[in-house]
Amino acid sequence: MSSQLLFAQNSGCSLHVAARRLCTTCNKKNCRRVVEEKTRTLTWFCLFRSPKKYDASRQNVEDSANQRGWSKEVFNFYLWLKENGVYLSDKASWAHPPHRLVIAEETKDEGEFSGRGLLSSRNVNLGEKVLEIPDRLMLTKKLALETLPASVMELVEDEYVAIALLLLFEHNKGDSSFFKPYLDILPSLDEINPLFWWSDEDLLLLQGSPTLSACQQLREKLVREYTYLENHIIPQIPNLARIDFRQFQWAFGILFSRAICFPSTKRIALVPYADLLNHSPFCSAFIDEESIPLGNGRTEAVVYVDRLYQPYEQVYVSYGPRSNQELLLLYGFSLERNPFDCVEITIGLDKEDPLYNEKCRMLDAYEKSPQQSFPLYMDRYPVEMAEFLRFCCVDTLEELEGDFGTVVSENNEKLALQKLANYISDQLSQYPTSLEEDERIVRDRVMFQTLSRNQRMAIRQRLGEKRILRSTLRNLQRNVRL
Ligand SMILES: C[S@@+](CC[C@H](N)C(=O)[O-])C[C@H]1O[C@@H](n2cnc3c(N)ncnc32)[C@H](O)[C@@H]1O
Repeated sequence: MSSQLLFAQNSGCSLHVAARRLCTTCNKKNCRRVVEEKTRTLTWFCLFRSPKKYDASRQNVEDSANQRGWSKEVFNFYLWLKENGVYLSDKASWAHPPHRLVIAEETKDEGEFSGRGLLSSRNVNLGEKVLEIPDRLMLTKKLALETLPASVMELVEDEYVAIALLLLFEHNKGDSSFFKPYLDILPSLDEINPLFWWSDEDLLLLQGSPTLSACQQLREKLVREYTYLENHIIPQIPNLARIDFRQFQWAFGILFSRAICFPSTKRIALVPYADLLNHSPFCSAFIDEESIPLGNGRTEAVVYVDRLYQPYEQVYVSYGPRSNQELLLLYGFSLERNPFDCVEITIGLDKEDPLYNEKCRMLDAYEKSPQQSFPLYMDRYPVEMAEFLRFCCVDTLEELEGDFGTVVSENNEKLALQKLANYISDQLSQYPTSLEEDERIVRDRVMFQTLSRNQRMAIRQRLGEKRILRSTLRNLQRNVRL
């Protein structure tokens, strides 16, 4: 498919391209036979693929792009989508209603720059389908297996790694990649700005925050993955031998911030155009995959909106119930208002506990570890955390046989809540600044705007964490006299 399209594009060039080839009969460069052979091929080709009207406008790409307020790259991307079967016309056809979206080069959310996005170009009704992207435009593991050497790819199990390799392979192909117009609009690492890419100086602003250790873990994971691929996989893929760690991080930055895991099939894909939709935690629309009716098993990515949109409003999807830590680590932004924001805490058995071995044995039987992590939300924490805390604080063998879903004993309940309160107080004491100090910085809007984006994100992040920790501590203190 991709070679067919490349041929279609090249076929627009003059026949000199063909004449430059050597004639297999007389071994000369400009032999008429070669030209005639190429002309015949072109004629056949044109019978099936008549030149598209918008080909003419290609000569004026910049003018047309300017008229729409787009960069040349976005305009070429738009043409590529149209050429490849994405219905983008604002007029209805017999098979399609008018397309309802338009690309915006710049969007803002909560006063922060959020890159490109998609706006409604007219009224959009609740439940309307606004996007249909055919499977063949997506970068998937399936395509990676078809494109990259099978002997190497059988060693790659991870879907993300397979797509990252495909992305780098296509990127290295440059102009000859079918995906070039898409690759040209993908952001650089500096533009994505995920936490793992921040300078140490900026990361210092997250001192004491669990987000800092999450970032460190992600960095180590990326190094481990790259080292493995560099030793075992990359040298065996023609065209990839020159991949360095920075390019590898770019590919993962792209995947972390734009790959979609379709809820209905759990398949992971980079979906051009659909990946221009920005995230709102208040939105319940999402990008999914559907079979095309009478499409012989082919699928497409689709989005059904979850509310009415007026013309020129930004259309959002949800990237899932993500905390600010996840958003910052993977997507390079965090939100002031995020109902899914939480702080992950890790609680463990006390090694000095006389029942330590017995408790480990019991946990082992349920394939659970002696250290477990749980999310703390502003107004709640999970039932499983309460159960685990009660289990950790049990101090008799009889109680170990009990049901931890309810209060085991008054004393046990108090100990469990005390353990949690101690953990939270300890966590709060790790930050060099207090919640009140951070609030003062954020409240001074003029001063706050003079900070760099990373500084603003970091301060917002640690303030959000402190608010959750403080609120949980207050609730604990209110429930039990600690
Ligand atoms: C799937 S892409 C969406 C398109 C992207 N804005 C672009 O310019 O290509 C995800 C990226 O968009 C940006 N983004 C999405 N939602 C955002 C939001 N609510 N606030 C700030 N940035 C957002 C982040 O940079 C994120 O990494």
